[in-house]
Amino acid sequence: MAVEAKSGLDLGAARREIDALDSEIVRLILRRTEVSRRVGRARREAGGPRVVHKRELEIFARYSQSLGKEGNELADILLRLGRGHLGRP
Ligand SMILES: C=C(O[C@@H]1C=C(C(=O)O)C=C[C@H]1O)C(=O)O
Repeated sequence: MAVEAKSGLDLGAARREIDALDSEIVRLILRRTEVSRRVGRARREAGGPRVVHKRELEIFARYSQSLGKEGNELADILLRLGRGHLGRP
């Protein structure tokens, strides 16, 4: 309450906004994972490779340009989700 009173921050409203954003982020991650797996499956069935390194480097660059080191880590997690069980060693 002290922080809210001093700063004028509506903590409840801010947390509701964060919760809504998290839901949206998770929804988008699930959607990305589904599309990534679809592409990977189609490529494997056509006899192609499971992973395309050049394309993955572009993804790493995109996330790290916006988010720095953590962006790189986030890109790594997204790419691993897209690989599914095939991404595990
Ligand atoms: C989805 C693809 O397949 C794989 C998954 C990628 C991704 O999740 O962004 C990127 C490159 C590939 O290793 C693709 O080639 O675009």
